[in-house]
Amino acid sequence: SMWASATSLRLNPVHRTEYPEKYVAKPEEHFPKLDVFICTADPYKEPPMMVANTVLSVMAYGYPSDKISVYVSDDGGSSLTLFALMEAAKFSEHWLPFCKKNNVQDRSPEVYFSLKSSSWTEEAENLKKMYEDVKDRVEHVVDIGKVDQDQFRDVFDLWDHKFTPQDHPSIIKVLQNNETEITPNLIYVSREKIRATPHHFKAGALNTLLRVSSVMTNSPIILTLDCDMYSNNPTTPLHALCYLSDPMINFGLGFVQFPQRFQGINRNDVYASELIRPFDINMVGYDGLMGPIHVGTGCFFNRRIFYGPPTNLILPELDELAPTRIADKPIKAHTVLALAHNVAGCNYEHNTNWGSKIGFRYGSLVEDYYTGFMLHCEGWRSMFCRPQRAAFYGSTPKRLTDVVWQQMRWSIGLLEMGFSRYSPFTYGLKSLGLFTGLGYCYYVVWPFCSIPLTVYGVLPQLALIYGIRVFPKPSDQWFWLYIFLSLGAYVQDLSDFLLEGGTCRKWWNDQRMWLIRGLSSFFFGMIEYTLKTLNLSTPGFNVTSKANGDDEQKKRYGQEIFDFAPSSSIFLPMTTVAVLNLFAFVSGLYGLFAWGEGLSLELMLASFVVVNSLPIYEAMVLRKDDGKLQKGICFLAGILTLVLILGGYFLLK
Ligand SMILES: O=c1ccn([C@@H]2O[C@H](COP(=O)(O)OP(=O)(O)O[C@H]3O[C@H](CO)[C@@H](O)[C@H](O)[C@H]3O)[C@@H](O)[C@H]2O)c(=O)[nH]1
Ligand SMILES: [Mn+2]
Repeated sequence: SMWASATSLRLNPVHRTEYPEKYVAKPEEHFPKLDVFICTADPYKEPPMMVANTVLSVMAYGYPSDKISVYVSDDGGSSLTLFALMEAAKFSEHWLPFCKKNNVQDRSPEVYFSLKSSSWTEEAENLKKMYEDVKDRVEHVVDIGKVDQDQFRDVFDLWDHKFTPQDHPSIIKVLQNNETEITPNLIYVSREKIRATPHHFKAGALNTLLRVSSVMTNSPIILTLDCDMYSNNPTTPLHALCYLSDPMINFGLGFVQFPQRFQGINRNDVYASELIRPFDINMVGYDGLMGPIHVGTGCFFNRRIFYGPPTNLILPELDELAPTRIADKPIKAHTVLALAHNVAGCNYEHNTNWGSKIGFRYGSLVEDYYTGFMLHCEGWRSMFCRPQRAAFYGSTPKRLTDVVWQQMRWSIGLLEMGFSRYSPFTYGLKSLGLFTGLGYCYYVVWPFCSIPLTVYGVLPQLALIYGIRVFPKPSDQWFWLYIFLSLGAYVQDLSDFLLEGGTCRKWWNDQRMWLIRGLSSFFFGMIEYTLKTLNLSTPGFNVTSKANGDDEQKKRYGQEIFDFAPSSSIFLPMTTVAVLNLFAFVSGLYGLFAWGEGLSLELMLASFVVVNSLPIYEAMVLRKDDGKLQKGICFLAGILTLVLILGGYFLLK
């Protein structure tokens, strides 16, 4: 079924080009208003200065400033993040005119000022100084963990001793607004939280922003971004609008998705973080069906998409939230702010359609994939857009632990989706037809890979140790079929990879990460999901850290040394499999030379795993740095291997 669904993605690849120059020729008053949603959730995993840079990079879009409103949702309810945004608002008054006057392309100040330029103009030099001061102030506040209340008494009064990220009233602050001068609006939103009330993580945050922005600006176009995804291309909105406002294609067109690209990946991408398969290769395939899947960030939506199928508008419970209403009151007006606070309340959604028929959908930890799927099922289409200069750059996890945790969350989310009432296998195939339906099954099948991977990582090896054959012998004709199928699959995978501009080393790392994921993320994802269905656990949205680690850690990443810190039992299965395979490999070699047993598929498989596991052995015995595998894990893996070998004895002998 993996093959069937992968194949439907190969049927009709589509490559597009758009002509933003033509769009610019239109008079500015015809440009639609744009609301940008940026989500953040934790000031320590998502440094406020990073959020500020993302905010500044979109405020500085090459688009009429008075038409842009940037809403930042802070699920961390952090005064540090608010402080950083206040600083960003002040700095934007200098930064935006500078970018537009000099046609700067890198509109994230951090990126721009880290360019090594020998010829800064005096103006740039001053601005750089100003930026560094902003950065110092923000980082100082983050270091000491609080904002000096005396300096801004009225703003930070709310953060008293009762305030925690899980328990606090809704906070909405207009930090910059375009009624006095021509600047984008900047609004800080932290929805109300009460520990006992479910808040649905990012999907809940986005629905809050949908309502708050409805009350304030209600722009017809919405851009959603994760806080680490800064703009790298000031013309991006125009590229998206080429589709969203083209009357020839825009009926039923719900969103325009840009690929996720990442900054600062090491040379051979050891953790396979580029993810070009999901974010690029497959997208081109989906584009030939109903359109690309939604990947959570870098996506321009038609606001109407959140309110029912293209032909059947579902009105929300309040008239003020209707997607077609013109919001013409000043955003700082008392009535507007009061209503905005109200719709950001944590009980507001009670007995409404939010999360089920309206807005982002609840029920899966991959709310992006799930919501995109439900919207496609309603009959909306989407488009994939890849301008020559990448539209956005984000950050990827820099430690194996973070990579593996992130994908474990994804696999739990995919399982939640696969077993829900709206599973792509049943509901999806019915409402989307065969090919798109299968396309959506593709990812849902991912977590199940852990089953064959575990079996193939253990059984043939045990058989090898006890001299039993599970695969056909070389003299058998089936032997060559096995070889042909596995080599064939690998060659096809490699060629896909190389065609998208990958290298052989990257591909090798990528296939190794498949094995690692299968034995960690997918493995524990299945377990967590099972526990969840049995009501024994409630997996949450564990935010991936985007903070730069210490120097040692950065060095390891640069040198492509696997980083297993902080050690956790998530590494146990793969370490066990590595040890067992080494065992089997040695005993197989012994059999080969001492007994002349001949080459077998079992031995070839074990050697393949051993070659893939070299970094694990190294981390177990040779390394001394903090990123090595902890003794406890190695010890447990040893014990488990023994148990498996003993178990194998009873099973196979
Ligand atoms: O309760 C929460 C949890 C997370 N977030 C935000 O969600 C975003 C994504 O979180 P991250 O930890 O970066 O997750 P990733 O796994 O890196 O993100 C991918 O996968 C997610 C779904 O699992 C999608 O939401 C993302 O868009 C997609 O990039 C971040 O901006 C967070 O601040 C919230 O706003 N509230
Ligand atoms: Mn992320």
